Amino acid sequence: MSAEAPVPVVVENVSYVYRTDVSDRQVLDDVSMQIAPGEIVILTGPSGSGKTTLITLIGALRAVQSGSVQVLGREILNAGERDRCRVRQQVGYIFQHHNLLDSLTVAQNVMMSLQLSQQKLSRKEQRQRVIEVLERVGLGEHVDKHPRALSGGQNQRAGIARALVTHPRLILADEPTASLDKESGRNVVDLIQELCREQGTSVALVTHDNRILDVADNIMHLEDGKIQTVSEAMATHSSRMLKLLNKHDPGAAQYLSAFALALTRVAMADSGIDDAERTMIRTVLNDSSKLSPGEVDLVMELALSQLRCRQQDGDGGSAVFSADQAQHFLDSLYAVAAADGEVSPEERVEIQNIARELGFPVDSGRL
Ligand SMILES: Nc1ncnc2c1ncn2[C@@H]1O[C@H](COP(=O)(O)OP(=O)(O)OP(=O)(O)O)[C@@H](O)[C@H]1O
Repeated sequence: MSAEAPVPVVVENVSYVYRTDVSDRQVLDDVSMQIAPGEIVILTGPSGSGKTTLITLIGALRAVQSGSVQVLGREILNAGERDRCRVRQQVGYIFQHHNLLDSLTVAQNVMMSLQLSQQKLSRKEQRQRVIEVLERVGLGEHVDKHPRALSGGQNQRAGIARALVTHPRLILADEPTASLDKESGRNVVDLIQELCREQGTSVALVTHDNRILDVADNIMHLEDGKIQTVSEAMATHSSRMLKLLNKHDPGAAQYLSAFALALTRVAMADSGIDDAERTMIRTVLNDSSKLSPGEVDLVMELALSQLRCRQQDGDGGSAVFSADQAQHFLDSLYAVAAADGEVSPEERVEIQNIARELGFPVDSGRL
């Protein structure tokens, strides 16, 4: 993408009020945000906080009342139906329910999206594109089936193919995993991330699902119609996740939360956390607890957000653990530090810091 390409989404000072006969309800209050080229932004927030309203404004699916919404270089405030239609043709939409037409085959559903986008492609090119994208989402063998013959996860993957077949520069996804089981949900977001990265597509994804937050380049949190700052949002997320874990098993929650935080601190002590370290943290957390992979992701997310809050607040925290736990703790920190090769000097120092903060005996031979 060229350096001059406009920022795909620029929202400035947008407020929105639903007016009914009975009352007016303000759901967005002076919201400003941007989505950079190729960036994946996840919009979170409690039910009714205005997430869907915001992405339907960005998608030109409802009229902007005040402020400014520029999508793919086009201002939508006061835009006529024709201009809003042009924006819609360039955006890919993925909904909670796949909304495929059951009277058409999967391939015909995807083809219809391509034809509606009015791109200048021959019939042969259109067919190639449709087959290519369906193979890409793993539905190469199901192109002639009707949606009712496929599982929920397969239909959602067909929905992704339908959104991406036009090679849009922007994808708007509203709760794409809400009606899927854990594994299908994970597959669906991984696929959205992979394909959008390949095509350089920007994404705004609304979700309640904390397990998929890791795909985001940026998380924006809406609370009462306002976008919270990153630290406010992190604090909100952390306390919600902590409450959830605490309810589950308070003792384990305290240990896991300190453990995941320490692992993450060590991994981030040098040049930042990389894939090998991330995988090692997952393995260590999996091996040391009865948590499912989804819960491990939740704990990792919690640790990352705790770490960000800590870096801002300088809060150390304290906990008391048994000698066995301390030993396991330290062994695991070394395992994560060594995951990307040598244990670096910065990682060694961070392990020392953590051991000191938690009152662990440190084997000086290892340092
Ligand atoms: N057409 C409408 N008329 C009146 N009120 C509406 C309308 N659509 C949404 N609302 C109200 O506006 C508020 C924000 O709705 P919105 O769907 O944007 O929130 P949300 O954050 O996406 O919620 P959820 O997570 O439950 O989908 C809600 O209280 C909703 O009831």
